[in-house]
Amino acid sequence: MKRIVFLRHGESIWNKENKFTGWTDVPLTSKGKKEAVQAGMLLKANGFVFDIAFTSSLKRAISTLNLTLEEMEAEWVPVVKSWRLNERHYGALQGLDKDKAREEFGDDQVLEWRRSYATTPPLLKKGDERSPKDDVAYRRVESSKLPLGESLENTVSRVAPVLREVIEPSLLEGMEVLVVAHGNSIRALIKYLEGLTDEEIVGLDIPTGQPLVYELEDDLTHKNHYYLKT
Ligand SMILES: O=C(O)[C@@H](CO)OP(=O)(O)O
Repeated sequence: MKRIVFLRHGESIWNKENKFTGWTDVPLTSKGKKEAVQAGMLLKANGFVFDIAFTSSLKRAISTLNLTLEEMEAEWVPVVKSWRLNERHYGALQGLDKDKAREEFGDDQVLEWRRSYATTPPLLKKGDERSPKDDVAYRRVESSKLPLGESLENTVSRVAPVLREVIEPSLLEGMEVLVVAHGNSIRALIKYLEGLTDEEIVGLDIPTGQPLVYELEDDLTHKNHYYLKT
C-alpha cells in the first residue's frame, strides 16, 4: 500500500479577513501557526515518517510545512517547492472581501466563481501589480505559463505535471509523501488522483490544518482516505 498525506496550510491573515487570496503571498495568523504544530503532533502520534515533502511557492504553505516538520522532529525531510502547487489564481478577485463580493455580484455568481469547475474569475489586466509575471519568485517560469486568473479546471492542468512527473514516481518508489498546499490546489490534486468527475469535485472542501491521508493501491489507484483527528 502507498500513502500520501495532503495538508492545507493553517489559517492565513486573509482567511481570517475573509478575502479572496489566490497567489497573494500572505502569512499565517497565530491560529494558523498553532494548526500547523497540531498537524505535526497528530502525524507524529500516528507514526507517520515522510521521505519527501512537496509545497508551493507561497509562504503560508511553506511556513505550515516547516512548523509541521519541526513538530515531527523531521526537519531533515527533503522538500520540493513548486509554483505548480500554488493556490488557484483568483485573478481580479484577489484582495476582495468575499461578503462584499456577494453583495456586489450576488450569491450565485460568487458561488460559481468559488466552486464551479470550469468558470474563470475576472482576469488580471496586463501590468496589474498583482500579476505573477512581474514577481521575482516566478522569474524562471516561462511567462506564458503564469496565470492571470484560473478556473479549477485550469488549476488541475497546472498541478498535473508535478503530480505525474515527481509525486507519483516518488510514491511508486515506495516513499511516504507529504503535500502541504492550498484548498483549491489540493482539490485539483485529489480530482486527478481519485479520478473524480467535474460534478463530484464541486462539493469537496478542504479544511485548514487537518492532515488528509490517502491510501493507494500499489498501482496508485485510490483505496481509502480519511482525516487524522485528535
Ligand atoms: O481565497 C482563496 O484563495 C481560497 C482559499 O482560501 O478561497 P475559496 O475557499 O473561496 O476558494
